[in-house]
Amino acid sequence: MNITVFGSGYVGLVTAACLADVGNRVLCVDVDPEKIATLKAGHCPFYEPGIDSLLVRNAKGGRLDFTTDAARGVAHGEIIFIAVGTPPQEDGSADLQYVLAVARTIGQHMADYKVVCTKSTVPVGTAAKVREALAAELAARRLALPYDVVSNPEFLKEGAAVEDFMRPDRIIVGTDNARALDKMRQLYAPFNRNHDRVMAMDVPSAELTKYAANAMLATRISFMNELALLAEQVGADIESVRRGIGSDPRIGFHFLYAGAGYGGSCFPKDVKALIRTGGEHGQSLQVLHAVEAANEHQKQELFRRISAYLGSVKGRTIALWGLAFKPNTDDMREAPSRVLMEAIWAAGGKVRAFDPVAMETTAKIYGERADFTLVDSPEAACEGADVLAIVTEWSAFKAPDFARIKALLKTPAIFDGRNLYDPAAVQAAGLHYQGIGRARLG
Ligand SMILES: NC(=O)c1ccc[n+]([C@@H]2O[C@H](COP(=O)([O-])OP(=O)(O)OC[C@H]3O[C@@H](n4cnc5c(N)ncnc54)[C@H](O)[C@@H]3O)[C@@H](O)[C@H]2O)c1
Ligand SMILES: O=c1ccn([C@@H]2O[C@H](COP(=O)(O)OP(=O)(O)O[C@H]3O[C@H](CO)[C@@H](O)[C@H](O)[C@H]3O)[C@@H](O)[C@H]2O)c(=O)[nH]1
Repeated sequence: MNITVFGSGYVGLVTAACLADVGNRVLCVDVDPEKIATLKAGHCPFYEPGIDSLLVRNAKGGRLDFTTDAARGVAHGEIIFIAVGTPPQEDGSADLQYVLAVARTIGQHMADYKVVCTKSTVPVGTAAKVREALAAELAARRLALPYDVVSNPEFLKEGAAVEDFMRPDRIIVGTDNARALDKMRQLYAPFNRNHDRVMAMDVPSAELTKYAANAMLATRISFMNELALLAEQVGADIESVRRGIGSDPRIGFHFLYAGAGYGGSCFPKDVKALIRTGGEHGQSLQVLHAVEAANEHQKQELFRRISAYLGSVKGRTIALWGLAFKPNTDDMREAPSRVLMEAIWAAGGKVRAFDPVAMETTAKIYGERADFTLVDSPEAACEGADVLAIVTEWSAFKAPDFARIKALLKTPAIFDGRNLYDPAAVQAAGLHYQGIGRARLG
């Protein structure tokens, strides 16, 4: 099939590359000429495991191309995906300007039947707005062309995006139109071999399913983070509690890790947007208000602990391992590391940080500053620092040389925002250790 994908970010590019890899001819359209030039030169503008080889293979095979020419994009695809950003506005609602701009572009250029698919995460009612925007453009051209608007939210996780797309748990297709559903089933057939993963439903249910999934996962994390703080007070260990409850199949082990708070481009924004949707319909989502508040509190937790331990961070240097909001990505959107670093700087402290892939993205955000040094190894971050904080659970941090860390730090202490180590082992190596929700020793 001929497919067009508007938006060449994490979702658009992964969607495009995976659809091309099973034989479709996919054209990616983006408004960012630099991004398109990078892609045309065979490079991915961000770090995502497995994407580079897909891009190169499918571009060479003539199944994947990139353009800023929207008219060409509209002409190309029988199915057109909208995979542009939906960032939060001041009031927490999702900003639909990019989605609706693409809808208008499609209306301005289409000349035959199209299935228009919202892949961006959009609030209930957006497919109807896309339909209206498109209809208005067609009316202005005095054309009555057929089209269907389908909701097809994406559930991939950064760092595992290609794998998630290739082997989806489910493929949600929101439509009330049999012809559009049939096209979507054809498109997803190659990802659907062992059992039917396509779940057809009405459009509002599809749109709400996406927010419900993210809000449920964020709720589990905030619940575990609050429980971790309680565990410390009562002398329990959150890791034991996690194993104890996760073994109940009604609860399960996924997304039960206490830590430095959830970040990324999705959970914080989507929880906010769902709260906002609730407000618009007179339905207060009290659980989600609490989930958000608990997360804000949790993101400050490492700073509170470090300040309490040192007395003050003024004039101190904190070594930081991990910058990205999670491992295997260079994405810094809403990363807990940012909250920690900004709090340290505001209090007059300095940061020496290392991350295996996110240092370039971080440098672009913060630029040159006297109180910030990016270094090229975990050990170098500790050189001359007072204490070490860990914010991202990169594999490279999982088995460090504690004796070496002790020798490098002025006040040997580890504040572990991801519970990577056995507290007893770190303390036996002569370092002060604080995880999140770990039993206090001695
Ligand atoms: N990142 C994720 O893990 C993830 C997962 C599932 C769903 N989502 C949702 O998918 C959507 C996209 O997220 P993302 O992380 O890929 O965003 P992103 O910011 O990485 O990429 C968005 C791209 O859209 C482009 N764009 C903006 N306006 C355009 C237009 N008119 N025409 C063509 N391109 C345009 C931008 O230049 C940018 O390259 C969001 O709604 C997000 O919530 C994201
Ligand atoms: O037990 C856990 C699991 C995750 N996190 C944190 O939660 C955040 C989000 O992690 P993750 O969900 O793995 O990453 P995303 O790439 O943001 O993916 C989420 O958001 C996407 C965008 O909507 C969805 O498509 C995915 O299904 C959903 O998992 C990160 O800061 C993690 O550190 C925890 O603190 N504890």
